[in-house]
Parts: sequence; C-alpha cells; structure tokens
Amino acid sequence: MAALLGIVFPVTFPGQGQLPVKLHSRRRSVVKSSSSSDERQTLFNRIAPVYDNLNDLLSLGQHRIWKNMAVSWSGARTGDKVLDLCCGSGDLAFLLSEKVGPSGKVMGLDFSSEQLAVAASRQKLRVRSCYKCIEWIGGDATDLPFDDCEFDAITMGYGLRNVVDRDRAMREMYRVLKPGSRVSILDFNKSNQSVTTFMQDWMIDNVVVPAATLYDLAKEYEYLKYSINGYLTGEELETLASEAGFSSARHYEISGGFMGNLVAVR
Ligand SMILES: C/C(=C\Cc1cc(O)c2ccccc2c1O)CCC[C@H](C)CCC[C@H](C)CCCC(C)C
Ligand SMILES: C[S@@+](CC[C@H](N)C(=O)[O-])C[C@H]1O[C@@H](n2cnc3c(N)ncnc32)[C@H](O)[C@@H]1O
Repeated sequence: MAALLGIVFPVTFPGQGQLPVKLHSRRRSVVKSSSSSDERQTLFNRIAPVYDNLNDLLSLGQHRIWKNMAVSWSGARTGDKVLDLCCGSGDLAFLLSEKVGPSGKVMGLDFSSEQLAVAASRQKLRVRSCYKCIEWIGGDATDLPFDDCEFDAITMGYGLRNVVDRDRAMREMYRVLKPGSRVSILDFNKSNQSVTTFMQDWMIDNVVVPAATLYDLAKEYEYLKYSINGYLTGEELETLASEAGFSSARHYEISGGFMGNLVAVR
C-alpha cells in the first residue's frame, strides 16, 4: 500500500464535522510493498460495515475479553500517550482511552478509511470524557508518522498477521516506543498442536465463512484461515520482537490456544 502524502479522505470527528485526514508518511515516496497489501486494505474496507457485529456473533462476545487482556498487558496507565496500531473500528483504542483517561492521549492508526470512519462514528456516540482523547490517523503500520520514543504503550489487535512486512512493522513499533515500555500484540494463535489447528480451520470453514456468506463476504472471511496458516508461531513472534531490538518478549496462549498475545518490552 503506498502511504502517500496528500491522499486525503474524510473522517468525521465529534463536534468538528468532517475533517480531511491525510494519509501520513515520513518518506516522500513509499514504494508499494506489494499488491497484497492493497488487496488487504480493500478487504477491510469491504467488511467494515459488519466487522464488529460478526466478531461479536462468531466469537460469542469472547473477543472483547481477549482485547481487554491485550490492553491490560500493554501496561497503559493514567495520563499515558499510547498507540493502537491497526486500530480498525477502534475496540482497543476505546479500551486504552479508559485506561489513560481524559489526561492521556490515544492515537488509533489504520490504513482502511472505512474502518476509521466506523471508529469515528462509534466515538461520536460515546459520552465519557476519556473517549475524547482518541485521535484517528490514516497511515501504514510499516511507516509510522510519529517521532522516536513517542509512546508509553502500543497495542495491536489482530493486525500484525495482516501486515505484509511484519519485520518493518515490528521495527517501527520499537522505534516509536519509549525505553522500558511495552507492545501488546493480540491475534489468532498459530498453534503447534494439530488438534487446535484442525478446530480453528473447522470453525472457520463451518461457522465463520457460512455466516459471512450471508453478507456476501465469504471470500473475505476465507482469507482468515489462510492468514492464520501463514502467520508466525508464538516462538517465532518472540524471535521477531527480539530481532527488532526488544529487550524481552513473551507469547501467551489464551482461550485454549485459539488466540495468543505477544508482550514485548523495549
Ligand atoms: C476479533 C476476531 C477476529 C478479528 C478479525 C481478524 C481478521 O484478520 C479478519 C480477516 C478477515 C475477515 C475478518 C477478520 C476478523 O474478524 C476474533 C473473533 C472473531 C472471529 C471471526 C471468530 C473466530 C472463531 C474462532 C475460530 C473460534 C472461537 C472460539 C471461541 C471460544 C467461541
Ligand atoms: C482484523 S482488523 C483489527 C482491528 C482492530 N484492531 C480489532 O482488534 O478489532 C485488522 C486491521 O488492520 C488494518 N491493517 C492491515 N494492514 C495494515 C497496515 N499495513 N497499516 C495499517 N493498517 C493495516 C486493516 O485495515 C484492519 O482495520
């Protein structure tokens, strides 16, 4: 995806009407990493209208528990400045804002304009003052428009698996984190247990995709299975973080090994 300067798309912010949001990039011309990144951007734009509801339905609401765990593992505290990378419709950003409070700051970054539009719409419906500290940014996880050592914590929920250049994304997270701070990366677990892999695939084939078919999104949700199969194991994620410079990294399996959360300290 070319995160080019000057691409502007409207994202509605509370009380300010429609504001143009620039897709930011620190580099003048970011060469397209690969067409599959564009395809993924299109995919997440397409599923944006039903994304939240299908997550609630298909995980029986469990994904909210997993996201709460990811945010807790991030170590975000009152007054912190934090980043939710690949924020999508904003679930983790909203949870982070409850942690940092009105005195803190939450940046939600995503390259899907439709997902960001849903996030901004959801924010407009929320009245607690903490939600006003969230800012939605159009950008690419592999080319963050932030300074070095800017954030006290980073979360990434179901994002890293979908990023084409994961090494670059991990190095960018390291760059923008303050020393001693954490990144908490929640995603499906690419299990070494064949029974877990079988059950994940079975659920996707026999529950998730049939449900998505009702919305004409079968292909988009079929991608889920292939993306999990092409993901990294917990051990490989720990190595990825270490090679990016993180001083420690631990991957925790949750929900019977269906999901996993990497916690790395800069
Ligand atoms: C929040 C969840 C998934 C987010 C998500 C991530 C992606 O990369 C996608 C790619 C393409 C389409 C959609 C997504 C997407 O929604 C996890 C929960 C939602 C899942 C869709 C449900 C998966 C069901 C599990 C395989 C089994 C759950 C067992 C649980 C104990 C009930
Ligand atoms: C499955 S959604 C996760 C959304 C949200 N974090 C959650 O937990 O529900 C993955 C998100 O990652 C975004 N994404 C994928 N690759 C990206 C990239 N290179 N840069 C920015 N966002 C990206 C997609 O647009 C999508 O909104």
